Amino acid sequence: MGFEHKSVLLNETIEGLNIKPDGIYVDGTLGGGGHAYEVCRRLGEKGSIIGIDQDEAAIEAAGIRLKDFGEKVTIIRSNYCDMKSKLQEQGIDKVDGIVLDLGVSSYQLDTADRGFSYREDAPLDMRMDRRQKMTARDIVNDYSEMDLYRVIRDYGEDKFAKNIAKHIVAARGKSPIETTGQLTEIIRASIPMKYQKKSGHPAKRTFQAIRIELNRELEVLKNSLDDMIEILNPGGRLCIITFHSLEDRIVKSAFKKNENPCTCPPDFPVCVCGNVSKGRVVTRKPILPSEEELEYNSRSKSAKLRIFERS
Ligand SMILES: C[S@@+](CC[C@H](N)C(=O)[O-])C[C@H]1O[C@@H](n2cnc3c(N)ncnc32)[C@H](O)[C@@H]1O
Repeated sequence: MGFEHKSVLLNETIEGLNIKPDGIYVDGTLGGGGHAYEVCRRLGEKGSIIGIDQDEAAIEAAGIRLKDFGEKVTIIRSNYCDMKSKLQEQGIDKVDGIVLDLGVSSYQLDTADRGFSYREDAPLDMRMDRRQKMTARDIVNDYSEMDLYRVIRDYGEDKFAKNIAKHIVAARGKSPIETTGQLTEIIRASIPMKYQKKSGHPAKRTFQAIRIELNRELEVLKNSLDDMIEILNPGGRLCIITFHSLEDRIVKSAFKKNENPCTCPPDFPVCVCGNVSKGRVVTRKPILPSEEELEYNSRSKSAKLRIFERS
């Protein structure tokens, strides 16, 4: 199976990066290399890009996609939370732009044995980085009912979270839940029939929630944003595409804090806290996919692009 993935908000992101032909760029979620390819096309002789992904299948696919750009491209298998140290290992302290296109690729979703999809029956896996020991199976079989409820409620925003957690715990009491198919059936049985038709596939929210928990997606994002802003050169831009309201909230608030980090009470005549602005938020409101993109790529439906520029 080829690496099929339609890049989301591609033109908007490339435009937002304001690419300098001789600049150094980072794609922290390389995937199939769709965004990176368009960056490469705009680079001059001295320009370069470092592509990072924690998934070996993405690394391989991007390597093939970007091979014609030769030494302009360096690909590193890593979590983007280690971007700063990985760049330092390459002798790079500052860069001119960073892209993050969060979540999973269509390739990961569509490859049955990765265990991300409720449409296929496969072992419960969902690891983006298969070097990691813990899988979705561990969450489903070992988390307490309370923790399952919290994960499904917070990350899946599923109003039947309590019932789903209860059904999971009851089912695994009989025998361990091993496959995506088993989990899908348990979720189906937890949601009243009349709601199942209303809001997409009944298992969609729970699968998303378990994936976010397993891959620590929100924690990693939250802990990485300040570092990424720190390593930008003046004028350098950080472009982030999110797919979940909690992700978007994290990005929005980190951008705001970096634009105006002052912690002085509002009635202080002058700033005494000493916190200096790191730059400006370019996108007061997030950039959303066009009607055309929504029609062509349903995965873009929940996408939001926010951009920060370093001063
Ligand atoms: C939506 S896809 C990116 C697609 C890419 N922009 C393209 O156009 O082909 C997201 C990719 O980010 C990777 N990823 C997600 N979180 C990551 C993290 N914390 N560190 C490194 N890679 C991550 C996933 O493995 C996946 O390959």
